Amino acid sequence: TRSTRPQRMLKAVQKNATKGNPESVISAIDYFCKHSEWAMNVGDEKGSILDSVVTEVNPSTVLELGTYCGYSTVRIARLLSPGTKFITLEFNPANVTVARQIIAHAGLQDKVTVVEGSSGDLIPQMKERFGITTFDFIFLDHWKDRYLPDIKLFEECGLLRKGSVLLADNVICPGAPEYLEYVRNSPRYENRYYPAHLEYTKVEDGLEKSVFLG
Ligand SMILES: O=C(NC/C=C/[C@H]1O[C@@H](n2cnc3cncnc32)[C@H](O)[C@@H]1O)c1cc([N+](=O)[O-])cc(O)c1O
Ligand SMILES: [Mg+2]
Repeated sequence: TRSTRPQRMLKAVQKNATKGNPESVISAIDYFCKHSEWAMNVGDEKGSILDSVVTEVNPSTVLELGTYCGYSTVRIARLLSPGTKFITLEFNPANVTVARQIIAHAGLQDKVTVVEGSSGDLIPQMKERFGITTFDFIFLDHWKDRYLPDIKLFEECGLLRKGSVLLADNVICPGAPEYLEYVRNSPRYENRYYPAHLEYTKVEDGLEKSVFLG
């Protein structure tokens, strides 16, 4: 049967990227998406903004929602200090399989734990299963209608502390209007919008950074 796009992306990484070299894995995926098949990775333009926020926060605990193929997982993991706890959640088992191989090709398998399951089920288990009390940095890039319920879940589970940073992809395209309205109207968040474009296109998109004020 025909391969899937994530499987073709993995093949491109295994063929074109140097093992143990995260930059070459990132470049191989961006090249694949620009010249072979578009895919919903955060991409190079928004990826650079992601890099700058991760570097600025220098987090000790990180959560990513929506691993997909592991592109942003590699971007984040390559910047983390030793000993940082990084968890990424993905509920499609086929994507988990591809992401783990792409992360391993980058040599970053010891920096991140890919957990199979849905954010709605797993977020309440973060403390008991992974010994996490609060997250310093959270990257939201999963189904856009899950952004709002999941940020509320973070609050309810006490997983945010004063200064926790949430960075949300695609707040313009495909869009997360309810999420944007919530964080921008809540006195508990300080927000900043980073204008950019939808990965590998000229379509307007951007990232919203929200700092929890406690
Ligand atoms: O739809 C988009 N992203 C959804 C991402 C979805 C990925 O996260 C997982 N997931 C979903 N809810 C989950 C809950 N828990 C765990 N994994 C979950 C899905 O199994 C998939 O691997 C998207 C679409 C475009 N686009 O132009 O159309 C551009 C983008 O940058 C995008 O991020
Ligand atoms: Mg996205």
